[in-house]
Amino acid sequence: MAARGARGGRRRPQSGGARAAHGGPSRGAATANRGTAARPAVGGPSRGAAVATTARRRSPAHGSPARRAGARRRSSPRRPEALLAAAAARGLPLLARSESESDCDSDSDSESESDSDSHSDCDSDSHSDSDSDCDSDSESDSDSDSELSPPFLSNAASLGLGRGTHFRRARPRQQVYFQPDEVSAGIVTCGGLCPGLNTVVRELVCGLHHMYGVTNVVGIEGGYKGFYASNTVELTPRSVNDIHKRGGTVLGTSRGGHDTTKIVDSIQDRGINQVYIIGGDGTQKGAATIHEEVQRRGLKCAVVGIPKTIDNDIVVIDKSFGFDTAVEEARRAINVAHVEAESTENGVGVVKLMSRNSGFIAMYATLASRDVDCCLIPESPFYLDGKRGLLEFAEQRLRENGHMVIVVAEGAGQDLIAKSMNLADAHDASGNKLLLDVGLWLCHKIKEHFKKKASFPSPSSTSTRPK
Ligand SMILES: Nc1ncnc2c1ncn2[C@@H]1O[C@H](COP(=O)(O)OP(=O)(O)O)[C@@H](O)[C@H]1O
Ligand SMILES: O=P(O)(O)OC[C@H]1O[C@](O)(COP(=O)(O)O)[C@@H](O)[C@@H]1O
Repeated sequence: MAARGARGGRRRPQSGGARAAHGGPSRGAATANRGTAARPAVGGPSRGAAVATTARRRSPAHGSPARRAGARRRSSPRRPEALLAAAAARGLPLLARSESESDCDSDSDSESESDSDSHSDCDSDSHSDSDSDCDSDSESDSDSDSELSPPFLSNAASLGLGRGTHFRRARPRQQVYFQPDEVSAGIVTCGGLCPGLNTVVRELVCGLHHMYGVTNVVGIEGGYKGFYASNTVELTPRSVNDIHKRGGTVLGTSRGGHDTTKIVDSIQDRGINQVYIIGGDGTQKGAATIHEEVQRRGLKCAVVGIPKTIDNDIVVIDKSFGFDTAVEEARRAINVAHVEAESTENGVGVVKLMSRNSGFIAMYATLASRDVDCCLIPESPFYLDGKRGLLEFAEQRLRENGHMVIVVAEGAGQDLIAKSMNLADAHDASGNKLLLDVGLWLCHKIKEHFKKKASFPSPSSTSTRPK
């Protein structure tokens, strides 16, 4: 996991741009984004344990990094609030208003243009000392004892790094804990799909093999449940050579069914001493319990959590793999909806995009596309009726332009829908709340509204979901 100090540092060039060479608009479309591809664990058991607790997601509950840092923070387009403001500054009308509208306006108006390329979560003070942060980062590669403090999460004060929690950037190290010929590595993918999963598996296998001489690597099939099966699949550079061109995960995945004791029994029985667990927040909670159990049993086994989220909502990494692909595919869907909306009198294109709690995909795709009139994200409540409501705005845009495109993140407006349809919560096998279909609901509401308006011909609604 590519971790970075909370104060930021000079950003390394990202090798991943928006690449969507493979696959159609599916979640499993393969990606070549290696900007945050995982590196094999080379430290001791504790160094290898980058568990879920270190990979906090940017959710409204945690607050954005900027919110935590308070008013001194610079505006950054990585935050949906800042993206909203940046969009507004570029003349994109926005209905969704955040609770902290005034904060957003005040800190972003003047900076949105200049910040737009920085893609930085740095504190305001980190701009001045970013170089030194970066240098100290590379000096710390010396594998000194202080760096071995378990796990990657280290107490900033004890390292003399100032306030806050700091993370070590993952990378190959000169000194390794495991003798390559003693390593038995296992790789598993769990939870929801995300572009790039196969690329990460491939890089792990090839990195272990070519960089460290580790030849004993197996894949656990079908997520955590695969640990209970008797079979594993052998992974070699040859067998994974082309998997990055395929969507989904060649190892398979699943939700639910995590049993820590059985999983660690299986790890122990198979003699696995490095386990690479690729998955989202649910998966990483599971990885944390596995790590605790491994420690409790005194096993010399590195438990490596590799964060996967298509939503790019993890604070401590540069960018989550698959995000670029998701944005690029989303932009294509928006393009299709725009073409269709434009072809019809008063055409309204509604594009529902992924994102349960954070609107990064929706906002980045919106800003990239330039065809979107309104972007609705989970972080920013909206309403339909009345003054400055979505429907009034739709009327205005249709009068002005004769067509419009609305992008909505699938987690947006959930309370509104639940209220209007009187629905109870439902959950998936892992306990995640199932989302109500905001796309269909919006289409229905828009059609219903315009049917009542004599001055408007009924706009045709188009719903496109790139999933
Ligand atoms: N709190 C938890 N403790 C242990 N295992 C968990 C926990 N939450 C989820 N898991 C397991 O992690 C796996 C993936 O979780 P899920 O929430 O479906 O996807 P994601 O990892 O993409 O968020 C499932 O097998 C699930 O049982
Ligand atoms: O349809 P599913 O599989 O429940 O996924 C729904 C949600 O999970 C996400 O895909 C996020 O999952 P990850 O962060 O694990 O990639 C959201 O974008 C989406 O809203």
